[in-house]
Amino acid sequence: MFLTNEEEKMANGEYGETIRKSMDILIALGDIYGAEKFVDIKSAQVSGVSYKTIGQAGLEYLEDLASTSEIIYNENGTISDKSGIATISATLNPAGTDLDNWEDFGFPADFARKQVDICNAYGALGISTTCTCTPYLIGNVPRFGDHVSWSESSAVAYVNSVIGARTNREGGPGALAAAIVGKTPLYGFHLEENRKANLLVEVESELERADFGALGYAVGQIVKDGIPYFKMQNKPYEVSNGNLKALGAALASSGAVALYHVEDVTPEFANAAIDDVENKITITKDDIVSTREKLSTADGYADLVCLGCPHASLEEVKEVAEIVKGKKIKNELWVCTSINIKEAAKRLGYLETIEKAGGKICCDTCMVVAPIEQMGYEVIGVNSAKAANYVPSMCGLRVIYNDIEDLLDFE
Ligand SMILES: C[C@@](O)(CCOP(=O)(O)O)CC(=O)O
Ligand code: SF4
Repeated sequence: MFLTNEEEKMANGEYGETIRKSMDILIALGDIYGAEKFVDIKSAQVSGVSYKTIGQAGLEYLEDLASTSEIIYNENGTISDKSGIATISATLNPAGTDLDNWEDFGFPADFARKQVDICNAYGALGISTTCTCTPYLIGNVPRFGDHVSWSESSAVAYVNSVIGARTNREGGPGALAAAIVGKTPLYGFHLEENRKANLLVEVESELERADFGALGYAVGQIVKDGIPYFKMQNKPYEVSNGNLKALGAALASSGAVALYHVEDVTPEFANAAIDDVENKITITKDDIVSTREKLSTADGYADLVCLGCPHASLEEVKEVAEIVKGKKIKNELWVCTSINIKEAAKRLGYLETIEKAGGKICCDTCMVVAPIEQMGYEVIGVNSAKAANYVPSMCGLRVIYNDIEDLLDFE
């Protein structure tokens, strides 16, 4: 890989150990994937936050990395990019607990303390501890064409496909290293020629709500790490950002999709070279119905209904509030989102409505990365195909996949 003089200095340790170690990771990635050089990035999203997924070894790695960073100020008072601290817009994926209210939710205390240590180490490295997988809803919003380094597969799919920024499917350490040095190796989805479709998907029926996740799950299994191009029956204005969030998350969990196009909806569909694509599949109403059924591993009553995978938008929190308004929910209900969306929901009265009905808004974490398997739950109700895919494998619990009102039981 070609390195500029400045990058050589970074790699040789002239700007400290944190930058040197980060450059080591990035140069190794660049060499593996055949990158010729680095590109400057505008934003990073760093996964690998829950104590459940990174454990003690992860915590020690982060504390070690943070111990050698040192804030250096530029003459104008801003933090120097030679500090070993992220100076670009950089946000953190969900943690394993609600950071403020972990006791109220019954998260184990030892786990919660380790979780705080992990978040503090990330904070010391300049990563904003907002702990969400939908950072694009709370201010980490790159622009079309920006180079970024994002981990979290659902956020990668969203930022590439819906926003039109450019990232590979990074892992947590790669995205963290990129955040610290402000650069990433230039290859893969950063290059225009690698963003064209290679599978045409004709969707034969109109979709609503949890159908979008089912579509993503079914197509992800077929397309794997390819780039699907969807022709939908729904009118473009009927496809919401929430629908795209669910579609991309599911595509990225049953497959390894980083980018998809939806005709007349996503910003790069016209450059996807669909006329050159030879592979074509059709998804029928029956395919959607059977995929929805397949995603459930239990039926009947869910003792915990967990919404917000990926983390809920304000519109989705409002939808939940409207469904439960004036009722009493029998199940336990968590709506998972960021602290930012929870605060807005509080101002607008949605939090009070949900709490009066017996539900909770759970910040910073989710049904997959929280240790829910240690908390006495057995059957989890979800409206996310990604969550339905991961809860059985990552938590060992059974799931019911359905629309919100069909998951909830009322008194
Ligand atoms: C399942 C997932 O959404 C969250 C868990 O990952 P992590 O703990 O942030 O590495 C990761 C992903 O899909 O990229
Ligand atoms: S499993 Fe879902 S809610 Fe949890 S971090 Fe991943 S996308 Fe977000």
